[in-house]
Order: sequence, then structure tokens, then C-alpha cells
Amino acid sequence: MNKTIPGTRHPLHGVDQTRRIEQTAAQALPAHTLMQRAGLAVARLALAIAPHAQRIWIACGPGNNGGDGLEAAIHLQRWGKQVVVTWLGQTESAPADTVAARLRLQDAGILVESMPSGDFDLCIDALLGIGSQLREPQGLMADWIRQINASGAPILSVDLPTGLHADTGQATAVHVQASHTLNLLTLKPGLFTAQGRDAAGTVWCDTLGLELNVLTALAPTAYLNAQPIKTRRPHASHKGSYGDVAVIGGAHGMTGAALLAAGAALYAGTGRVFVGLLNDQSVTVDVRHPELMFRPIQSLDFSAMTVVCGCGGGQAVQPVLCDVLSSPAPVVLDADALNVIATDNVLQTELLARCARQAVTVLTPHPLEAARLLGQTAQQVQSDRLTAAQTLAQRFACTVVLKGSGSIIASPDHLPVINPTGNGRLASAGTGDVLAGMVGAELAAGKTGFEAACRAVYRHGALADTWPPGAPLTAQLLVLGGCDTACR
Ligand SMILES: NC(=O)C1=CN([C@@H]2O[C@H](COP(=O)(O)OP(=O)(O)OC[C@H]3O[C@@H](n4cnc5c(N)ncnc54)[C@H](OP(=O)(O)O)[C@@H]3O)[C@@H](O)[C@H]2O)[C@@H](O)CC1
Ligand SMILES: [K+]
Repeated sequence: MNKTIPGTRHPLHGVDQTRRIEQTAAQALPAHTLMQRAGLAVARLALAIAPHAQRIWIACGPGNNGGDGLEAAIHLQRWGKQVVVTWLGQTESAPADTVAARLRLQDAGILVESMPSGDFDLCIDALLGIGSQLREPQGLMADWIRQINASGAPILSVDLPTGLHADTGQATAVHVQASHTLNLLTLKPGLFTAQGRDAAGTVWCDTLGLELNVLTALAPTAYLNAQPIKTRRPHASHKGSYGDVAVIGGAHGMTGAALLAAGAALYAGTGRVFVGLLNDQSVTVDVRHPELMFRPIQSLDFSAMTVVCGCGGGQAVQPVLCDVLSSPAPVVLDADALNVIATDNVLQTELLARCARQAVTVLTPHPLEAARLLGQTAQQVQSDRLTAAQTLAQRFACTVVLKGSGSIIASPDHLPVINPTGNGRLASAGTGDVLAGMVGAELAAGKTGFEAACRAVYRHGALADTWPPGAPLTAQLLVLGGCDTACR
């Protein structure tokens, strides 16, 4: 059993692949073996996270997730714990593995209680796993979820926090808020995006003794984003070695957005950073960042630089977009550039044509911007973030960063990646502009669109994760903090 190691490119498998892996594995093993191993793994982790727990409530659901809980109870009782088992299943209708577990529980002399009573030192949530449907839990199931969450005890969820969907990270309104989740066989994507990160707590995985070839026979659904490798800057290098970035944005009243993106590109190591403001160009210097060079947009040579376009662009960005999209420059399109493209078929055609010219493009939408581009609602995007990001990447033949909890990086040529870094402290104005600038810096340094997006998104989130607790985190501070990670 392993804790997921931050920064490792773990493969993630959705429900379909997990079931196929399970079938292959089960065929090669004596009946009920996988569930028995799952129960043992749950019991072991329970002991590890709450070694002194005496009273343990194991809430078991009607399917095989519940069966895992019944198996775990047998071990925990054997190890001297007082187990309180509640079960929503029925012997007549439960799956075969679970019926076998129920009989073994009976043989071990453990009674199934109708209701949990008293206080607990640990709650084990074995109500629903990968068979969970996104219908709102009712009756006892809902009551027990609420009781588990209100118990004040550590909560160990078996395979998934009950109510969370394994593929999408969407959760029912009533769902378990686990302190630990033990994934069985495979890591599930839903734990790392949308509501998954808040519901799952610390994520563990036990592959139930399966051989690597069984686990790797199927391509995963996605990967977790890996920590980028730092690249050393040779002594014999100069500013030209790290490229030029031009930030186009900062319409009236939104100059700060362009400056944040430009500052982020600068601190992330770009050789030279230009700023083309869409307002009246009254700003000619940023005294905090005198390295930035302000230029009229029409004087910028897009063929020789990376362009970050749209940060605070308003509608004023529209006339510039055609030139940006028709240029061979690697381009990052953010915020208002995306909003304008969403309503302009000509620009959409230009955007799509870039791929045929092998011009690199990275889109960095938040869910609402992605929804506008897809002709959907933000809620639809959030209900399946992986699919939304992949659809967008296919539609415009480019790399997409769908921002939000567990940002998704998708491209037509790669399996999608879910980013594990970042936290709620990034939910403030301007942090998206900073990310766009960081992606631009990676492109200017010669990375592909997908690599640039993966590297920048990881670093952007990692900055927030390592931010001193209690210290304010604003977009501007994030730009300055970026200098710590800019050694490449
Ligand atoms: N895969 C593996 O390799 C291994 C899997 N193992 C374990 O098996 C788990 C998967 O088991 P599973 O397929 O029986 O599904 P599970 O999550 O128990 O739920 C199904 C039941 O719940 C019900 N139900 C669904 N949604 C509901 C809702 N919202 N509210 C209320 N009820 C709802 C549903 O009813 P239905 O929708 O059919 O009416 C059905 O009765 C997996 O997560 C892992 O823990 C390990 O033992 C070994 C290796
Ligand atoms: K569960």
C-alpha cells in the first residue's frame, strides 16, 4: 500500500478500465481473493492512521464496496478492536463476493447492527465505491453519511468517498468528507479534480498484489502531473537563449492583468518581456519591473516571439487577435481572448488553422470560459472536466489548460494530465494572468505546448502549496514568489 507521492506521474484509471483490470485479475485468482485482500488492506490502513482507535464504525453499503468493509471488520476484530458493523445489503441480492464476506463475518461472531450508536474513534466508509451512481443518497445511506461526517473521528473511505464519482470528481450534495481514501487496484481520476480533492483527504492506493503487467495492460484514463525537471542554465547563455514574450492585454481599467502576466513571464526566466497594452498606452514603465519593455502593439514582431494574449483584454483585444492567430508565434490565449473567440467564427477558424501550420497554441480557460467556447454551461463543464478539456483540445487542435481544482491539461496528442498542486489560496483575481505568463515563459524557452502547460501549471500550484501559512497570497506576490522556482 502506498500513499500517492506528490510530483509523481501516477496513472489514473476510470471505472471501465478498473472493472476490466479487476476481471482479468479475478480470473487468475481463487474466488473472493480480491475482496479479501481489499479488506485486509483497509484494516491495515485503519490501524496505521488510527493506531489507538478502540471503537470503529464500519458503515457498509449494498455492493462490493460494502463487502470490503465486512472483510475489514473481521481483521480489525481479530486485532482486538471493538467493531460496530452496519450493512445496507441483503444476503438475497448482494453480489457473490459480498455474500461470502457476510458469511465470514457471521463465522467470526460479528453481529450486524441496525444502527450505529455511541462515539467512535474511527469511521470506515464502505458505503459506495466505483458502483456509485450520481443520484442523491436517500434514507439510511444519507443518514449514515451525515453521521460519519459529524462524528469528529478520522474517516477512512474505501476506494472512494461515498457520493463521489470515480471518473469525474462530481459529488452528490450529501457525500463523505474523508480524511483518508484507500483506492483499490487503481487510482481513480475523480479523486484529483472537481470536488474530489476536497472529499478524499490523503489518497492511498493498494494494488491488491496484482502483477504490473495486469495493471499496465490497459492505457490509463489520465496521468497525474509530474513535478517538472529543473533544467540548468548554461554559463554560456544569454538573454536570447530564453526567448522573448510579448503580453498583449490590459484594456482600459485592466492594465494590471497584463502587468501580472508580463511579470510572471519575466520571473519565470524569459530573456526579454514586452508589453503591448490595449488601452491608451499611458503606461510606459512599470517601476517595480523596469525590465519590462512597453511597445505599441503594431510595432511588435509576432514572428519572433511568444505571444500571451488576452489578459485583461476586454473587447479591445478583438482587432489584434487576427494578427496574433495568423502569426507563426507560439501563442497563449487567456481570458478575454477566449471570450472573444467564443463569439467569432472567423477567429475560431483562424485558431483551428494554426495546427495545420504547426503553430503552437495553448488555451488557458477557467470553466466559464471553456463553457463559452464549447457552447455549454459552466456546470456542464464542471460535471466532467476531463471530457470538457479533451473536447476543447480536439475542437481547436491545441493544448488546453482547464483551470480549477485539479487543473486538466489536454491535447489531441496526449493522454490528459490532472494537476495535483495548488489550493484554494489561488482563488483570487490575477492568479490566472500569472499562470498565462508562466506558460508563455516555458514556450519561449522552447518547450512544446503540452510540456509548457504541464510545467507551468505544476509550478504555479506548487508555489501556493509551499506558501507560508497565514501569509497573504495575492497574484502580485505569486509573481515575486515565482523567482524561487525560476532556476532552470
Ligand atoms: N473493482 C475492483 O477491482 C475491486 C472492487 N472491489 C470493491 O468493489 C467496489 C465496487 O463494487 P460494486 O460494483 O458492487 O459497486 P458499489 O460501489 O459497491 O455500489 C453498488 C451498489 O450501490 C448502489 N448504489 C449506487 N449508487 C447509489 C446511490 N447514489 N445511492 C444508493 N445506492 C446506490 C447500487 O444500486 P443500483 O444503482 O444498482 O440500484 C448497488 O447496489 C469497489 O469500489 C471496491 O470497493 C474490491 O472488493 C476488490 C477489487
Ligand atoms: K466508500
